[in-house]
Amino acid sequence: MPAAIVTARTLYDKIFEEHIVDENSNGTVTLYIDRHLIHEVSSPQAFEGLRNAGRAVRRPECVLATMDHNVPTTSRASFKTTAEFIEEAESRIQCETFEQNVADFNIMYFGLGDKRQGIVHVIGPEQGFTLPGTTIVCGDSHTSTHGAFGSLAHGIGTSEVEHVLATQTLMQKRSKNMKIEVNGNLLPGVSSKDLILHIIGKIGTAGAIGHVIEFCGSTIRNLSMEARMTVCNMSIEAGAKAGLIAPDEKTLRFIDGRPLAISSERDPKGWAKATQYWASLQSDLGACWDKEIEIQAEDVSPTVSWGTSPEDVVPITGAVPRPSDFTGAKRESCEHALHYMDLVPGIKMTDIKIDKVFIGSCTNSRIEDIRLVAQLVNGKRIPQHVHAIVVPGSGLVKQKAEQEGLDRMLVDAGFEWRESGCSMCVGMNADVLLPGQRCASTTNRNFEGRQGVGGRTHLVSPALAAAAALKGRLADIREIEGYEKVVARSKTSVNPVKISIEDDSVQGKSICEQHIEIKGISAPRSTVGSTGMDRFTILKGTAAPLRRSNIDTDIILPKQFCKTIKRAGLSKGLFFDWRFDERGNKRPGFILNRTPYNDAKILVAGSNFGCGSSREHAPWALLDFGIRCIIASSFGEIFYNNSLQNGILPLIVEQSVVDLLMEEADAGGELEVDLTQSVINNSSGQKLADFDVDRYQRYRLLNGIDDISITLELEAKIIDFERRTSLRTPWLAGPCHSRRSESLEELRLIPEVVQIDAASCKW
Ligand SMILES: CC(C)[C@H](C(=O)O)[C@@H](O)C(=O)O
Ligand code: SF4
Repeated sequence: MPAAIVTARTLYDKIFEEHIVDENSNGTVTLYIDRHLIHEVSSPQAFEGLRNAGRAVRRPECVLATMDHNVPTTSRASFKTTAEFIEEAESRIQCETFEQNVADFNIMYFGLGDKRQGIVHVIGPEQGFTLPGTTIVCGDSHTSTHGAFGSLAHGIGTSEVEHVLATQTLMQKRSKNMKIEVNGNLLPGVSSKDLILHIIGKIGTAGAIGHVIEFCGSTIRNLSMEARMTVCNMSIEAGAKAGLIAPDEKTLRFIDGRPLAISSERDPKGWAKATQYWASLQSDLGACWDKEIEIQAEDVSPTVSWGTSPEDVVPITGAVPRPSDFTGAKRESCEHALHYMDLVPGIKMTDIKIDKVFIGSCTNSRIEDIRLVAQLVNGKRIPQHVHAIVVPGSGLVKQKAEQEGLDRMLVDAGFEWRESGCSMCVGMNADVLLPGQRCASTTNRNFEGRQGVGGRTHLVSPALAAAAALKGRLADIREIEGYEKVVARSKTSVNPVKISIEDDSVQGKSICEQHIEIKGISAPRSTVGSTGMDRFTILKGTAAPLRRSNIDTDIILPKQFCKTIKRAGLSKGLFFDWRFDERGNKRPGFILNRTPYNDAKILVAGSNFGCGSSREHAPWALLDFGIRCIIASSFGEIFYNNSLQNGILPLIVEQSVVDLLMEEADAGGELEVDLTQSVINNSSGQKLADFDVDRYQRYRLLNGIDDISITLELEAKIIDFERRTSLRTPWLAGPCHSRRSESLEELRLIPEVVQIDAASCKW
């Protein structure tokens, strides 16, 4: 008998395959989701959808909720209720709606009065909700952060949030595999943030589209868990579906003892079983990679962004580039970026003066980051004209920093010390840049208007942010005396925010007690579609040419319009900063303000359209404006999926076809996009191009079918999958698993029977 052929697999392949509930003939997979994080911005319309369709949340114990984007970062000492605390009406309504939803649907929630509240991607790992080998999603693009634990974690849109809440699954296609191997030692003063900025500068913001990146090599192994999170966090900025790092000893040490994770002390047998499984989570030797990149750590410098895309980076010792350094669309983007950033080509980066410094965000707001900044500025004073704020990633990070006295060091040096949240990373609360202000920011996105209308962002590491604060201009960390010692000292802690079980007892309740107290609803399951998607067959209309690459969802729909709890009426915010001037008048030069394009139904755009944030508000705004089809050579993946969820057809075609269609669009002609025949015609019916759309998506669009109804037909398969995995990975059964995993195994219970039970869940 011939020996069985065992195919070598990547870590991504393994996790993906372990979670397949069902696969149809064209490769669309119903993927089981182990963990779901939710926040106030991307969930209201999902809960509304559930209510409208009379659906329940399938496994509330696998969902963790917090508020982070809209929350004020001012003192919470007198916090009583969200209603009283949040002054700005739209933010308050979004947050109150969220609290009502998590209460109604019985979801574990860390609110503003709870020190476990924080940025969703900080609290997941902090609580041990993030575990190796799991699938994790969140209506947020930086879900890739959790990949640092060897989990398959990625952002989704609001329709998909609803899908996961209702079915605990997601419709997925397989991604390609990309390996980024980094070897050698990072030079003194060079951090994981510099490394990931360097990588994005090298491969571009579209460099990893369609791929899951696995980061490996000796440099990655030597990074702390926090530094690994920084790397995975920004893999979305390289266009990747997700980024991940195989778990190792460091990963296990970080997880062990966290409140929502299995613990070696509380459940040694379960821990042994879990660690045995986690050890298998490595890419096999000889596994096949679709793309491979090698980086030498020594080649990475302290890095800073100059433009309006995360790929616009140079070493801090470098200069602002000239448009002539680039060709084609990139040259045009460089001109725009220099104009927006008000920078003169050729000037040294370290000659650029700054007004603000922001230390925070899901990229760099963990204890290691804050410790480094505090120690670098300790005993010094920042100049008067610099306004610097530090926003810890969670209440527990804040508490830990205060225990270490870091807050005092920062305040004494002239920094403001705030409460946790997303804050000036996205400016949905009051923390914003004013027009024209320039900021050295430890965040992940330097898009136009990202930190405030007209604000200018330079992405940097915490070390460079501290140096900039001290010098009042962009500065090299190596200019700061004694930096080497400080950098070395800040890395000494392995498990920086060690959370004792007692720390769970916030406001006198354990997680599980708190969970039980919330009243549940048991809405009946139904197969009625919730979104009421319109069919897409043949679309004829004006096509508007948008000759820019990397058009991000922040520019498609700025954050101030993402505070709504509805899907409708968003066209008013579409391309707001490009369509309207400071006084609210239409800018005559912008294409969608000109006849006949103000009536466009089709957009022909540059590559990587819709990159960045997962906000489904962007396609809702396009739809509300009347756009039903976007044609480009590539798309941001989450935007692509979000469009399909809303009956917008995103068409990927060759650049030569885009160029041809741009010419037609320039001439003001109509295009006809015929999905029934998969062709694009000009206004006289002459064929210009063929196109290809995934068979399953084509079927959905032609028939206006809602994914959830289709998935609910797979109920028996989902139950069977849950039964099997509850035996194989019992530690995933829910937040109270460590008390239950043994009995699960012995009693062979299936998950539906394992409801949270107050009696068994007291720590
Ligand atoms: C609001 C949310 C949907 C968004 C995201 O997906 O990234 C935000 O976190 C951001 O960083 O822009
Ligand atoms: S990128 Fe910024 S806004 Fe988005 S989740 Fe992270 S901290 Fe929040």
